[in-house]
Amino acid sequence: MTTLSAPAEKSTAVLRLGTRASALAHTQSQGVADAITAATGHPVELVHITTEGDRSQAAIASMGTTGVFVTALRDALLAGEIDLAVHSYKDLPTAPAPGLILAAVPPREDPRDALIARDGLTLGELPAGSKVGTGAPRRVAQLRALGLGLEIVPIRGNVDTRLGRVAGSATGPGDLDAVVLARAGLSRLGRAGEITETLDPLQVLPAPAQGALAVECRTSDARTRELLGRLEDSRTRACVLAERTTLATLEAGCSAPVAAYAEVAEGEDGPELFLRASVTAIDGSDGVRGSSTGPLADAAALGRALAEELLDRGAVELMAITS
Ligand SMILES: NCc1[nH]cc(CCC(=O)O)c1CC(=O)O
Repeated sequence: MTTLSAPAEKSTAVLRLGTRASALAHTQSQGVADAITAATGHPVELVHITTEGDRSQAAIASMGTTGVFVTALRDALLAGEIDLAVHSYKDLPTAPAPGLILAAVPPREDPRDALIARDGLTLGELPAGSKVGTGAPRRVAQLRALGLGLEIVPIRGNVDTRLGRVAGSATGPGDLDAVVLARAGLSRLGRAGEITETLDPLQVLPAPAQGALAVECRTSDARTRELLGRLEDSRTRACVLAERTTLATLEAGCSAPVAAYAEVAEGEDGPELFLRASVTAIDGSDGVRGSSTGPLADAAALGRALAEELLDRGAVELMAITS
């Protein structure tokens, strides 16, 4: 653990925000730190938490890409070493963490996926046989299901590394025709200008909670909870609750080919949630997709009902297809 900036003075008013050192985690954390200071006047100190996953690829392979990072931040919270942590919401397990609470869900970024292709190409313009890099089973399945004859290449690594794999990029070997990444991560890193097409949710539906952040603190820390509450965006919270309840009801994790995306639309009696979800076989041979609409206050029930509909239509069998 390294302290990046010393607190201005020994004051209880300084909030300690634990973050991973990766560029995306650091940028997201700094954005939340700035928002807290703007909304409350409290200074925020970033504390780097180094995890087994930052040191060794073997740890990532054995524990999953994100679980290892989330666990280290949560341990530091429970140990009182930090006061809050910022997570990419979509990387959180659906099970709640005892002793911790999601004190704020700030306004969401654009949740859609994005294509970064050579020569400015869009998905439809990529010739059959083009190599498209992505690691997420949800993206693999949906890209195959489009029937464009693309060759999906599994890739990993941080956003910079992935962008470097595209032919014609300034860095890296450039062995792929394109990669697919979350638009939100690219925007936060100032790389949205490299996007050649933002993928329409009708073609590729985003991951549950993509583009949203989760700000977590100890349940017992009433003062921090109150301060963080000022970052809350209730519409984002409702959308994400609907999406994540779909995922949890399907008993699927972040590595399942499950997509869910809720939007707020103006209905006749005020704002309404419009929720869409899909489960796609990893080989792209089949899938189920559905949608439903309801009041924001019923977000969880809406997610549960849509998942149950997809289960009735064969979601379990689709998720069991492994190659
Ligand atoms: N699993 C990695 C991850 N976690 C959050 C983001 C992007 C930012 C977000 O969705 O909030 C990414 C990269 C990606 O999927 O392209």
